[in-house]
Amino acid sequence: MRAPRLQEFRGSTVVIKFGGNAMVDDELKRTFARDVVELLRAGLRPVVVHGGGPQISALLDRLDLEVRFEAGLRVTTPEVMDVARMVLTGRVQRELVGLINRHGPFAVGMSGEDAHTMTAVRRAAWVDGEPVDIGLVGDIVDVNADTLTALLDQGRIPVISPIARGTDGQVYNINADLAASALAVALDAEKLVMLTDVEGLYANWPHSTEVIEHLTADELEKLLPELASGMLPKMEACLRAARAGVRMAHVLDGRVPHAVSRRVFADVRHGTVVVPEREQGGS
Ligand SMILES: Nc1ncnc2c1ncn2[C@@H]1O[C@H](COP(=O)(O)OP(=O)(O)O)[C@@H](O)[C@H]1O
Ligand SMILES: CC(=O)N[C@@H](CCC(=O)OP(=O)(O)O)C(=O)O
Repeated sequence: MRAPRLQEFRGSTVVIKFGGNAMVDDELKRTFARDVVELLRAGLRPVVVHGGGPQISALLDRLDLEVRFEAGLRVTTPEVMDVARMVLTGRVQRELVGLINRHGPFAVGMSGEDAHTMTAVRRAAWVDGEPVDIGLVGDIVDVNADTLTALLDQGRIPVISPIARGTDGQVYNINADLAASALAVALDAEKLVMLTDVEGLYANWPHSTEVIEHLTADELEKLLPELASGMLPKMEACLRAARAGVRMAHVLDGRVPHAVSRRVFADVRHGTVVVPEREQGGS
């Protein structure tokens, strides 16, 4: 499966965001772990950023704490922050590290807080033109990539939870798509790959499931105000990456086994790809 594009991507950094909704069953998680190790063995430098939104919501429900999103971002009170940090770094990250490390001593789990890898400021949000308080939600303003680069140089696979330390000393909850995008930019990644639970960005969702296969940053920017919650941070993340020079940002269906290796190695076209400009498209 991997032969056609192997040479082209050897040495390239690929940031893969594994969404909580794509972690639907144990077999898919195991396949994902195998795929990431295959990328490493093929000479790429994979970095995993994981989500865990549904897993956080499930624990909040059990604890009788409110689950609320505004503009695709979780309203994060201090209690919710504790739960999110616990689920992301204590459960989801540990599980992925364990699955990858069945194949060898590759994965190193980190939170964005570690070694000041990601620094955030409080994120403002607006709904229908009105400001809304979404609490301890951050936006990444600085990435210290040194620790990640050192791990990549050692042949490790960083597995990063979307939590960051704020410039004000608070701990912030970061949407995992936006965290992945910031890391892809800072690491000068060749690709940003988002694995989710739909085939890509649908045009005119929920009325149709026709996938938009290809978008330039300009085209996406025009589309952004029309998008609904789940896709909003994801496509904002793709836009930021493309604007900062990441050559391809993909949204792929993580429910399909080997989604990443099919796209990267076998050049099977699926999902949505966002490119900086038209002439750079096509793969
Ligand atoms: N235009 C669209 N195309 C595809 N999915 C959309 C669109 N608008 C909203 N969605 C919703 O976004 C969801 C994916 O986002 P999200 O639930 O945050 O996933 P993840 O956990 O992978 O980040 C889809 O399951 C779908 O319900
Ligand atoms: C601020 C914000 O919304 N943070 C997200 C972080 C996890 C995440 O993004 O997970 P998915 O990729 O699985 O949705 C949350 O609390 O759900």
